[in-house]
Amino acid sequence: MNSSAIELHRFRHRLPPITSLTPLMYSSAREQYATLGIDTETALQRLSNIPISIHCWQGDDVGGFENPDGPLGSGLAVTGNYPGKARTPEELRSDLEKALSLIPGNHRLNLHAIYLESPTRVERDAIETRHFQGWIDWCKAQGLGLDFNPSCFAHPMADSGLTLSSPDAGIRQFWIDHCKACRVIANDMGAQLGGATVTNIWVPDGYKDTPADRMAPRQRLKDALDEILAVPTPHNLDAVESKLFGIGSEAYVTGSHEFYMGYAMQKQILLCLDAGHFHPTEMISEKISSCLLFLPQLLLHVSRGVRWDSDHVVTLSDELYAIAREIVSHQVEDRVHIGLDFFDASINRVAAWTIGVRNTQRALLAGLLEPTAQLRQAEMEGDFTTRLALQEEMKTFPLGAVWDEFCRRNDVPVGPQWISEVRQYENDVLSQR
Ligand SMILES: C[C@H](O)[C@H](O)[C@@H](O)C(=O)CO
Ligand SMILES: [Mn+2]
Repeated sequence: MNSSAIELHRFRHRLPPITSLTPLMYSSAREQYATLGIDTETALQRLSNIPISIHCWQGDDVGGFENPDGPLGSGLAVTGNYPGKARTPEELRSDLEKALSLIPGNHRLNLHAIYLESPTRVERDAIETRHFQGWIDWCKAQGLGLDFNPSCFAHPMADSGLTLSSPDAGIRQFWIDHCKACRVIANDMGAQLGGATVTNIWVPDGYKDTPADRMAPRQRLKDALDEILAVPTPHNLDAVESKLFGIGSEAYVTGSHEFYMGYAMQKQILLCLDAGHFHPTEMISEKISSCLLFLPQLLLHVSRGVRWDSDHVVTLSDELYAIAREIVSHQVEDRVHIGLDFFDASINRVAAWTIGVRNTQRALLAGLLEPTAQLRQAEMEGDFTTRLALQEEMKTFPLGAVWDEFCRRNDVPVGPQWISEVRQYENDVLSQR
């Protein structure tokens, strides 16, 4: 049904609009959760304090503003050619503002270094805070936090497939200097916006075919990271992201999970777990609790691999629910930074952000509405029947009514109403590009 057909249907059946039903549905849901001792008000309060770091690169297919039409490379691939891609910082910010108007809560922006603003070309090892001042000011105006990433790809110095672990000292130093510059910028971002900026280092380094020496590149990567991280940055938190394989690095990735897990533990920095960077049946939800016993904090790249690290838009999957419940049931939302990492150019890009963030929040809410105490008690008593029965019963509790109320209270569209707003924006803005 299109929107006029829905209105006609409502008129004929004398139904009030969805938003006026929302408080009613919520109060019934609140009672139902209360029968299990779950306070929906507490859950909504906690949800409003969990920011999602929204990745800028969904808005322009990881193009950036340094060389937007250049090849991406380094195993990154975006498929689709949906019209209306952002071509300038102004367009990207306008698209983000639209998405933010459809997403409840207070969030963060996750920016890559290739999104710098400069009238002339600036080499990656020479970037400065002033090249990102437009983004910092915009984040301040929007009430957003800001996270940052060195961009060690889409550049001739990355064409060999090796950056920080390259045997070529010149290439290595170029990327070391880029990462050092990024930490200085991130520290300024954190200082200007308050709180800390998370800076995530991901490098594509690896080999298509069987290496003759698996140790030497890892030793070079370790030495390079040591040099990058040598200077303290009080307003910046460092993270390192592993990967199992990439296109062109099928046989060997220098920055493997074991490498970065060991490195992050030794340095007590953040480990970034990307949901698409493991074997297809290996889940990052399973890793969070172990990692947190040995690491101060974690960064997540919430993504969705379909058969491989395909970076599909995040859906409300079992794994998304599981990731979210690991965070909120252990009450570690202050130690786990939630970032998104997907890029789909086959659908409206503003909708892609909106779907991914709203789903991540919905999964968090499901975790917040879990009867954790009862489940744990059943487990401690060896009553696995109650544990399973309760877990399954919760699946049909009225999560949607609580979510709708969260949207209503945050003045963003309730239910699928946001889709027509995206369509309107597509007609008015995106289709004019
Ligand atoms: C652009 C991102 O930083 C990149 O996707 C990285 O995080 C990654 O996941 C590479 O596969
Ligand atoms: Mn990632």
